[in-house]
Amino acid sequence: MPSPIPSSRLLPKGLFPSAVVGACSSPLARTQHGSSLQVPPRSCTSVIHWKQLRSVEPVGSGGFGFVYRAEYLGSTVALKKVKRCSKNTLASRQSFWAELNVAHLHHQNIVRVIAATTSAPGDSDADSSIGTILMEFVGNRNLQQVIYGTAEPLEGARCVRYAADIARGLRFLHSHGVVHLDIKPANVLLSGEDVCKIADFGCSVKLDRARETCADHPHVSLVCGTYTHRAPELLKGEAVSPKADIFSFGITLWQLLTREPPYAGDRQRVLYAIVAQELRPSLRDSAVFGCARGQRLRALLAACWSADGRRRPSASELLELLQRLP
Ligand SMILES: Nc1ncnc2c1ncn2[C@@H]1O[C@H](COP(=O)(O)OP(=O)(O)OP(=O)(O)O)[C@@H](O)[C@H]1O
Repeated sequence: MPSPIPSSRLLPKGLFPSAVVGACSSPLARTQHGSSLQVPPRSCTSVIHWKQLRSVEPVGSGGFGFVYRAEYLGSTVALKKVKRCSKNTLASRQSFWAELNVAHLHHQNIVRVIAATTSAPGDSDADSSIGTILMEFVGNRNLQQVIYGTAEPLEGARCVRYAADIARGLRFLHSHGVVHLDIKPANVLLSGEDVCKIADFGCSVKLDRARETCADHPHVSLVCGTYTHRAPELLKGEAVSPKADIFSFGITLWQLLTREPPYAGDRQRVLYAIVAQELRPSLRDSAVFGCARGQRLRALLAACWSADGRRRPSASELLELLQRLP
């Protein structure tokens, strides 16, 4: 059966609306041929000028690839190499192409994609990498590290500000028909200005705008996402809708507020209980939920992780609720 994913040789140069590298007015670097280059301010391009990458340093790795920090045409960028997963090549391909669901989108709470390509020079083992994505480098920390890896105070107002950043990012994504499907603290990056940006679109899907749901994405239920944050309808293999991200947002906000792991115990037991017994993180034990704001946050979380997606707020409603908190 032919793969639904285009092969690397089929990636057209003009994949993105305007390949503007080389066409900018203020020169920041020069190519061998003497043309001026700079990081394109808006449009994503399918060209990476490899020789312009400097000071490449590893940042970390995830399920499908490695991330590096580098200097590129006068800007600090993050370089993500999506590796070919030997056990599941299709999943790693899908992850690469899914990252491009946001290639044309720009928002302050979404990590900006600068360029993406399926070819890389010196990749002698062509089978080792599916492609490379060049993104803005957001900062050195993600929310997972802040919540669990530091002792710095995370007072209520700061949690709500972070939550509002994520909700703004989701409102924007959903308005463009993109569902992230892997919202969790590790996928929310913190900028130097302490602003949250949603990253890692390797599980994302683009919805059929007419239907607003996406019933036919087999990979969604198999490989992608994180079971602790995954909406029960997805665990059951039902259709994807933007409300799946609202569920994951609820778990993420609970983690921000309590700094506890959402569930303990065996994965299979937890999965079963999420679906069959509506198991959710506890809203009782933490002092966070005692005050007036805490009571409102409790109601908001309970709505976000409602078993019935239709009862969850939209990202827009979520933002309003967060902004109205005492
Ligand atoms: N644009 C970026 N700017 C700064 N750091 C980044 C950027 N993108 C990713 N990182 C960091 O690189 C590391 C690896 O990220 P990646 O998205 O590959 O994996 P992950 O989210 O940790 O795991 P998984 O993909 O399995 O969910 C993380 O520490 C992440 O915070």
